Amino acid sequence: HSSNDTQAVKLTGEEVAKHNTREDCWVIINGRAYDVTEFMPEHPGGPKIILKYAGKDGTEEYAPIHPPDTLDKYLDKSKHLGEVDMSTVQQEEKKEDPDEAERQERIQRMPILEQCYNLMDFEAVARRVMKKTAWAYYSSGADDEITMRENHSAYHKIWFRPRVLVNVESIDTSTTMLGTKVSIPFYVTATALGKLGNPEGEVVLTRGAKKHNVIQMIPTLASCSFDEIVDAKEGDQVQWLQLYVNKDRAITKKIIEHAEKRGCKGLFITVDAPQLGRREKDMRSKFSDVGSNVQNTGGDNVDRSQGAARAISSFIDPSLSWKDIPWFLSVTKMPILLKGVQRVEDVIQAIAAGVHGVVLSNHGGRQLDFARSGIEVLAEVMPELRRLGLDKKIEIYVDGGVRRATDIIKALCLGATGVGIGRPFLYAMSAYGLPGVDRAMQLLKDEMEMNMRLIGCSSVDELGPDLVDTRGLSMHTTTITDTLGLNVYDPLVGPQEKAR
Ligand SMILES: Cc1cc2c(cc1C)[n+](S(=O)(=O)[O-])c1c(=O)[nH]c(=O)nc-1n2C[C@H](O)[C@H](O)[C@H](O)COP(=O)(O)O
Repeated sequence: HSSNDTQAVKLTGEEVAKHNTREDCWVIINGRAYDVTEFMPEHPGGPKIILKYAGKDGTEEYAPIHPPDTLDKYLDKSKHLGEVDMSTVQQEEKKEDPDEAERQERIQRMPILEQCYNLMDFEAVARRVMKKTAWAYYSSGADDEITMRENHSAYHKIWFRPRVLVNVESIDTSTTMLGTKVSIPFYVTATALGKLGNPEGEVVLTRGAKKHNVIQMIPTLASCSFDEIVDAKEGDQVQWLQLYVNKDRAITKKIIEHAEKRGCKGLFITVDAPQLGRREKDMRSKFSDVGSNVQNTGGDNVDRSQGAARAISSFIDPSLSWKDIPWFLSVTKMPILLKGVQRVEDVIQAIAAGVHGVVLSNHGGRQLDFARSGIEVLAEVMPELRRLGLDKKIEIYVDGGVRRATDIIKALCLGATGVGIGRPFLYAMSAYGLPGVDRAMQLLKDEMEMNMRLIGCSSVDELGPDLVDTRGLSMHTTTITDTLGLNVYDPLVGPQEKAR
């Protein structure tokens, strides 16, 4: 017998192409064919996107949205039809994307990495060089994006009361988060679909976090599989898990137990997204045919252009409530924190429920518009916790709009243990890959050392409320124009106008 007799005969493209209807649907993903006929109605992204690739190769659109092990995990083995001889598959002729040529042009002209001096520089470059759909997904906020802008401008309402003639020769920016010593008080927060911006996805952030000894929070909705991200960590590098709770608690339990087994040192339950917010830039982008059954109640003809986020989040359990917390505490030894708490009453309830911490956050302005910024909520929370003698009971984090080390310092002065940073690292990764993430983190470290020196503190435990003036914080209008931010804000570009 020659060796190839034992080799299963590969399917041909023409064979697969015969199965291209709703009643009989095969799709090619990563060189293998799958019968998705029965699965189609349950697809969170709706049947339309699958039908678009019925009988064809759907790999390119599939890869950024689905972790590689998705089909192995969720599609019955009997539907795995085996390898396809890709030389016999007729590749879709690429619809000429008029912007693509211009985008490639902009990539040729983009600034060299060393010309990025702050985190906003990465955003400005990313906006020009990223694919429209990726930029739309990362940059969008909910509704009018007021909260998304407020997150950053809130920091402009806090002023320093620096002290002088303090010996600041040596500066130590390190701190401890959930028992892990980190070199600077920020972590890489969970942001979904990392492969939209960079073909390698979240593992690029893993490598950057390792280099700078900061913690990475792994998103439930990562493009990379959970194990790929954990396998990418080195040595005693620490990672946390961000969890969207599934209506099917058995799936959630498996995810939590697996994360604990793989060494995750914190479980962050996202509590501000019982339904994903309405992100109109994301909805306008190409994902329009990746509909979702989250919002529509009607049949197939309802407008399902809810963007990528909604398409991949229909599993999230909107019935999650305080009564579920004891169950989480019973299934894991990992510290449990609630991510997306937005008022002091809920922080007090979180302490009573026995969790280990909260992240004061509005999901980067992607959920409830007109939610207050994390930093403003922090200024409400800490005095009240001190009054009740509860301020040492849990660790308090904030995220949203952190773009400068002075933002980090302000948050620590007000009592945060650390801050989460999202978009800046996505933009750095999308525009410049790992070198971009590396530079972004190094810039923050340099800024942190300089600003600690200038406010007269040599270590983070000296940062206290006496160093800041927050009287303007609750005023929601500010005359200080956020020029950097405004320059990258992405207004609606009508079909006849050309994006600048
Ligand atoms: C930018 C971004 C943020 C997302 C995010 C995706 C992107 C592109 N996604 S989302 O698809 O559902 O909206 C998540 C997510 O998976 N889970 C989560 O807990 N937070 C998610 N967040 C919120 C994130 O964890 C921080 O709260 C937020 O990014 C902090 O604001 P900055 O981006 O301004 O730093």
